[in-house]
Amino acid sequence: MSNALSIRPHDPSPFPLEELARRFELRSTAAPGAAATGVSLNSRDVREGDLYIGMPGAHRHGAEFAAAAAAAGATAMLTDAAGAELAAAVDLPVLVTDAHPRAIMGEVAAAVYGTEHFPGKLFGITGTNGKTSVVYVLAELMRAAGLVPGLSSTAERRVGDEVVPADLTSPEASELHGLLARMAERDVEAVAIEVSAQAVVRHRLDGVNFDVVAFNNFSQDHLDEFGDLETYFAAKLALFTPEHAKRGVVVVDTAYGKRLAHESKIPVTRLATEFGQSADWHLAVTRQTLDAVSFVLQGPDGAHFRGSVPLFGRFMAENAALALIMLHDAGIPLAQIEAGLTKGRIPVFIPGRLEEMTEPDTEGPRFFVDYGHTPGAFEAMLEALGEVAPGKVIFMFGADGDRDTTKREDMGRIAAAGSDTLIVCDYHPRSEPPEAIRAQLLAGAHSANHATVIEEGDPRKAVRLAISLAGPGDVILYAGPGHEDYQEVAGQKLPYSARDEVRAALREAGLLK
Ligand SMILES: CC(=O)N[C@H]1[C@@H](OP(=O)(O)OP(=O)(O)OC[C@H]2O[C@@H](n3ccc(=O)[nH]c3=O)[C@H](O)[C@@H]2O)O[C@H](CO)[C@@H](O)[C@@H]1O[C@H](C)C(=O)N[C@@H](C)C(=O)N[C@H](CCC(=O)O)C(=O)O
Ligand SMILES: Nc1ncnc2c1ncn2[C@@H]1O[C@H](COP(=O)(O)OP(=O)(O)OP(=O)(O)O)[C@@H](O)[C@H]1O
Repeated sequence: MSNALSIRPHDPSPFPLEELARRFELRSTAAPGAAATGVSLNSRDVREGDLYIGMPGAHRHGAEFAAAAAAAGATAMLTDAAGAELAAAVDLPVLVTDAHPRAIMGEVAAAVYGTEHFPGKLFGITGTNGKTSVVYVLAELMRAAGLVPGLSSTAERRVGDEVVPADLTSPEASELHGLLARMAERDVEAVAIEVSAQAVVRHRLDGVNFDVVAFNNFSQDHLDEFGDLETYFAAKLALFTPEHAKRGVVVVDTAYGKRLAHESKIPVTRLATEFGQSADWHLAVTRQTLDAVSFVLQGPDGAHFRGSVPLFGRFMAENAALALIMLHDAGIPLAQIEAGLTKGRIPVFIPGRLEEMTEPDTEGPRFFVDYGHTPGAFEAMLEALGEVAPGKVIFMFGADGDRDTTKREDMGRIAAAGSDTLIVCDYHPRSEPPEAIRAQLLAGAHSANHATVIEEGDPRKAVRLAISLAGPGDVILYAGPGHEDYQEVAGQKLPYSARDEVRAALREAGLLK
C-alpha cells in the first residue's frame, strides 16, 4: 500500500486559473497564466501545483490551513469571503466564490482533472448493507468480461496495482476526480464506486454522471447524521436523478425498495429475490453451504445466469445478481462475463467481509471476521448461518461510540436471537464509556432470551474466549472491525487489527499454522 492519501494522475495537464475564475464566477488574485494541476481539500494532501480548497467545516475553516497548503506547493486557494479574510496574510493567491465552496468543488475538480466526460463506464452502489460487497463483485465481473476495472470502496481505492486505504466510504469530490483522472490515464474501462448517503447530500459526487446506479437494501443506520429514516432514505433516493445517473437497478423485495423504484427520476430495472413478485429480474438461490452460495438469475428476453460466489449467505447471491444486472444494463452482455468465468464461479475476495481466518478444510471450528455493524447486517448474516452452520454459532461484536445509539438494543437483540453464544466486547468506544455501550447491547441481548450471553470488554480476550468455547463444526463470527487496523478510544486511534488478532489466537490454540 502507498503512504499517499489519494491516488492522482501522474501526468496532469495544467488548467488555467483564469478559465476557472471565468466559468465559476470567482474573484481571483492569481497572476495571469497561473494554472492548477490538481485539487485538494486537505492541507495534508496538497501536492505541488494544487488548487487548495479552503472550505468551512463543522470544526475549522479550511482557510486556516492556507499557509500549510502554500508550503506544500499549492498554486492558489479557492475559498469563500470569510476564508479570504482568514488567509489575508498568507502569500497564496485566492479565488473567492459567493457560493459555498462545497457546492462548486465537484465541477471545479472535474474541470481541473478533465474528468467531466470519463471515457469508461461508471457504476455506483448505494444501500445500507452490502455496498462494499457489490463493489468487489462488480470489479471481479468486469475483469471476467475482459474490462480493466477500477474501484472505490470503504476499504480502499484501487487502480490496477495502485492501492490506497480509504478514509471515507465515498471520497470527497476533489479526491474522486483525481482518482478518475488516474484511471483514465491507465485506460480503466469500468469503475465501481461505493456511494454513501452522506456523499449524496454533501456534493461529493458532483461532476460525476454514473452509467448505472443501484440500490440494494435500506434499514436503520446513521440516524445520528440524518435524524430520522425518512431523511436518510431521501438521501439515497437523491442518487436516482438525471443529475447523478442515467439509469438504475433496484432490489424491490422490501417496501423501501418498491418505493425507491417508484419515486426514482431515472429509468430503473427491478430485481426480486422471490418468484411471483413483480420485477424485471428474479433471483433464486439453488444451493448454500458455509463455503459458497449458488444461484440462478433470470431476466427479460430469456436472459439468464447460473453462478456462485465463494461466500455464505443468500444476501451474497443478491449482491452478485445486482452487480450482474448493472453490467447488463450498461450494455455488457452476460455471455461476455460468463466466458471469463469457470462454471459461473465468481472468485471474489472482499477484504474484511465474511473473511475466513481458518482454513476452509479445517476439522476444528471456522472463524470469520466481518464488517457488519447494523441490525440489518446482523439479521442477514445470522439467518444465513442458521441455514449453513453445521454446529453452534458463536457471535461476538461491539458497537461504535459517538454514532447512532438508537440501533444498539436492536443489534444486541438480533445478535442473541440468532446465535447460541454471544460475546459482547468493545469496538470503537470513542468518547463514550465502553461499559455504558456494552450495557445497552446487553439489555437488547437479554431481551431476546435465547443465547448464552457473555460480557468481555477486551476484544483480544473475547477472541480467545470465543475460540475456547468452540468445537468442530462450530462457527465463530466476529462482526464489526472487518478490514480496519485501529481501535478508536477516547480520541486516540490505537493499533488493532481483528484479522491479525484472530489469526494469532488461532495459532496459539493450534488451529492455524
Ligand atoms: C460529518 C462529515 O462528513 N465531516 C467531514 C467534513 O469534516 P468537517 O466539516 O468536520 O471538517 P473540519 O475538521 O471542520 O475541517 C474543515 C476543513 O479543513 C480541512 N483541514 C482540516 C485539518 C487540517 O489539518 N487540514 C485541513 O486542510 C479539512 O479537510 C476540511 O476541508 O469534511 C472532512 C474533509 O473532507 C471529512 O473528512 C469529514 O468526514 C468525517 C471524517 C466523517 O466521519 N464523515 C462521515 C459522517 C461520513 O461521511 N461517512 C460516510 C458513510 C460511512 C458509512 O457508510 O458507514 C462516508 O462516506 O464515509
Ligand atoms: N445485501 C446485503 N444485505 C444485508 N446484509 C449484507 C448484504 N451484503 C452484505 N451484508 C452484510 O453487511 C456487512 C457489511 O457489508 P459491506 O461492507 O459490503 O456493506 P456496506 O454497505 O459497504 O457497509 P458500510 O457502508 O458500512 O461500508 C457484510 O459483511 C455482511 O455481513
